[in-house]
Amino acid sequence: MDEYLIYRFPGESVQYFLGRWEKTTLQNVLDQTGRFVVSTDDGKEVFAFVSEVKIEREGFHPQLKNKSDQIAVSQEDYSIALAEVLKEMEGDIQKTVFSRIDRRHWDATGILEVFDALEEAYPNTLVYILVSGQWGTWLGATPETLLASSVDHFNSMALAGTLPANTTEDWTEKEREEQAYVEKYILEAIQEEGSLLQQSEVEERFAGPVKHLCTRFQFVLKDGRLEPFIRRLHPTPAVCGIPLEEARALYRKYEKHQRKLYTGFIGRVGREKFNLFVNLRCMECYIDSVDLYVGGGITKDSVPGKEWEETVRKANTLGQFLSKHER
Ligand SMILES: C=C(O[C@H]1C=CC=C(C(=O)O)[C@@H]1O)C(=O)O
Repeated sequence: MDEYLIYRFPGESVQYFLGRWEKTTLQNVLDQTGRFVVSTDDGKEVFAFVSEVKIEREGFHPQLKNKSDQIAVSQEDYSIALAEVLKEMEGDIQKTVFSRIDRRHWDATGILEVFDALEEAYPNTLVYILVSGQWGTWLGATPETLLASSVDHFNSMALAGTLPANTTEDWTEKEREEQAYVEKYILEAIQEEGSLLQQSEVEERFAGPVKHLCTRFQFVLKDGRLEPFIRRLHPTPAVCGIPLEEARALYRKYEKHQRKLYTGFIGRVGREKFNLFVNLRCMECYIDSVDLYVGGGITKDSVPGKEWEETVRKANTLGQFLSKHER
């Protein structure tokens, strides 16, 4: 089966490739020049796009899988599971990230049109389509930078907390707290593996129908040692929680689906250009349906009904562009 990669980094133009997805290690791709990689949620499985050949848009003929093998929960089941999560958080877990699948029906022949619409609507995101014989077809537009290189330093961001983009409501303690966990975690990683050059104030960052709180970091790494730093950084509490292992065990116990590539890292790594994102606002595509992966930070102050609404809004980041192709 033909495998493909299509992407558009912020400020760049769209690239279309035919090639092959190969299982590899992070260290292996870091030693090469400019490879596009994607990982599973825990970062343990890493796939690089190899033998790539540039193609014209007209040469893109993806073969999609028939049907999803994942469970898309109802609001009722989501709320029951989240109530259990909250009960288990009465111990040591300060934050976890609970996600679900939102399934929509579509006609997959519109896949490139959806990509075009996302590309136009979200200039500051990494927009992509990945097609693999092994793990299927994914489409996403993610706003969260994990690690990017500039001329003489690196950048990262602590992105968390969500409100509707058009609200007049103020940020509450709950959103500020969940973002502060991420900020602290990234800052500690930077201080352990390098030194901080600059840290922004907490700012608002818009991402389609929602907005987030965001702190930006500039830093250098000791001896430029990237592999241990990425391993230390990912997954951040923006997608996993804190403490990490306990928070992950908790979401795995109650989520009814496998996260697969959702919340893994995705982007370009290598000795020259380096631009790695966290794989959010993404969906897995089938012939006549898509699975949108959406989650949110859970703290002791979370209210199941509000968390559900947040996932609905996040799903609409991509979902609003599917309506033309809906069946
Ligand atoms: C886990 C997701 O978002 C993360 C990034 C920004 C805000 C988030 C939040 O408010 O919970 C999440 O931490 C997702 O979009 O599925």
